[in-house]
Amino acid sequence: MTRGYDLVVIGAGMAGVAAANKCAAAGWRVAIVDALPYGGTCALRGCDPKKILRRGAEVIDSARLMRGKGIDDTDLSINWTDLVTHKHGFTDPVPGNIEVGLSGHGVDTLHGHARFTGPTTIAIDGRPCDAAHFLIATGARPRALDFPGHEHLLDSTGFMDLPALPERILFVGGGFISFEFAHIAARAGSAPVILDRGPRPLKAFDPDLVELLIGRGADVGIELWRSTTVTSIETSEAGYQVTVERSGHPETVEFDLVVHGAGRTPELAGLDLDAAGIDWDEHGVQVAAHLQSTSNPAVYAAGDAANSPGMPLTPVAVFEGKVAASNMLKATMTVPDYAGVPTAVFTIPELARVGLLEHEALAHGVDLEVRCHDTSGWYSNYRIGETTAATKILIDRSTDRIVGAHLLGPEYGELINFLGLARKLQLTTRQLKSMTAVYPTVGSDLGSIL
Ligand SMILES: Cc1cc2nc3c(=O)[nH]c(=O)nc-3n(C[C@H](O)[C@H](O)[C@H](O)COP(=O)(O)OP(=O)(O)OC[C@H]3O[C@@H](n4cnc5c(N)ncnc54)[C@H](O)[C@@H]3O)c2cc1C
Ligand SMILES: NC(=O)c1ccc[n+]([C@@H]2O[C@H](COP(=O)([O-])OP(=O)(O)OC[C@H]3O[C@@H](n4cnc5c(N)ncnc54)[C@H](O)[C@@H]3O)[C@@H](O)[C@H]2O)c1
Repeated sequence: MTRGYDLVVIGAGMAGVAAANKCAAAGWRVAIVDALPYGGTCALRGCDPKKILRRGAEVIDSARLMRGKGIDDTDLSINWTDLVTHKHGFTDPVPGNIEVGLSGHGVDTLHGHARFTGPTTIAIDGRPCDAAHFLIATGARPRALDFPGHEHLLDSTGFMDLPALPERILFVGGGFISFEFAHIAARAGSAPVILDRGPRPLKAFDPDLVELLIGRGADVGIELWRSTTVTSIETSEAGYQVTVERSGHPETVEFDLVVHGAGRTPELAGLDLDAAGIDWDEHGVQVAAHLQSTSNPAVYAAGDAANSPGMPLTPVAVFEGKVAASNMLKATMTVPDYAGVPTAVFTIPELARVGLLEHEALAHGVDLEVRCHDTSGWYSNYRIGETTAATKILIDRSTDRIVGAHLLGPEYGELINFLGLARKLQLTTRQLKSMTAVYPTVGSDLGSIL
């Protein structure tokens, strides 16, 4: 039995590493355990590698937009194998670097699958271990789908490690992952189809901007099938026979590859939470607002594994990990501040959001002023030949504060950060407009957008 830890963190991803380092720095005896190489989803299988692959697609798209404007892109193409190797140049050293960093802070780095054996005990691949506190930071995994042949779906991790990209790719689900990957695949020469069960994909984003993005996707060869469900997938000589129901009609189509983009669910399987009396459901570990388990006071949860109000995003995982750590260290009940957390779908161009959607603001009874712009003809977009860009800013007339901001355009994933800060600090649009930005940058468009 490994005894006497103040804290054992389960999961060495964004949330877990942040919490382990913070508690060790405060003098606690801390161990962290992971069943996979250290680094978690974001660094190894999510945000970071995804955006490296996207860089290849950006180069292709940027060149195409400048066709006839001084750039001849005839011979330009993505070498997928080299791009994946470039990605590995970043991801491969991550686990070692993270372990060295944790050890440097005095954290014991353990390996294996953890499961609870009692309220304050776990077994790591069968080896017992106990602690005064546990942080569950086990992340998420692709949601289980139940149609016949679902096992043929490739997950996001597998997609980013494909040795070559085939032509006909079906992305099941119209969310972040499918849109981002389809935008990469289209620039790599594939013909992607995104299928969503509902009439409107990317439901967390402004519907008007989403429609513009769908149009831009169609221009580069991305097809969208709305109100469509997969009823079965069978292997065929050439690939997969996918039977779908589109607007009530069955149809069988052949694809070379079928990818899971139908949502992710907290990774709690195999943790045996019931053995520790930890309440949970399909949305994650049940926690109070300060991230302590509602049923086992020794246990906290953070990041994708926690049923908290935070979106399953990296910055949220990091600050939840830190807040949970601080609450454990000081026995406080501090609640994470979720205000002003921006998010972006890294399509080309990117779609970004912070704060409320228009219908949410109206439902909250906000005295709403909506400021919209088609920014495609503005200097920043003219310069690079971008055809699709728009903004929608939601302002509370009574306070002059931004209640929601929605952007679609190149570099708008950076621009949204200003609006997130403005929302967090409760700045008025007048205050935000007083900022002097470097000219000409996309940031210098902010005054006109507001
Ligand atoms: C393809 C993709 C792209 C994404 N892109 C973005 C993006 O651009 N921006 C953004 O903000 N977010 C993005 N996300 C979401 C983001 O990656 C997650 O929100 C974030 O990584 C969650 O961090 P976490 O610490 O909660 O969990 P994770 O980073 O997933 O870490 C959990 C760790 O726990 C380990 N584990 C699980 N169960 C056990 C067990 N029983 N025993 C031991 N170890 C265990 C796992 O092996 C894993 O290493 C993306 C996600 C995906 C899938
Ligand atoms: N840029 C980023 O920040 C980023 C990128 C990738 C992933 N992520 C995170 O990962 C999470 C998971 O991403 P995701 O894209 O898998 O899920 P998602 O929740 O973004 O979208 C899933 C979509 O699939 C649809 N769907 C579900 N089941 C279906 C079915 N059987 N048939 C057809 N459509 C179906 C849903 O209606 C929804 O539109 C996201 O919620 C996000 O938090 C973030």
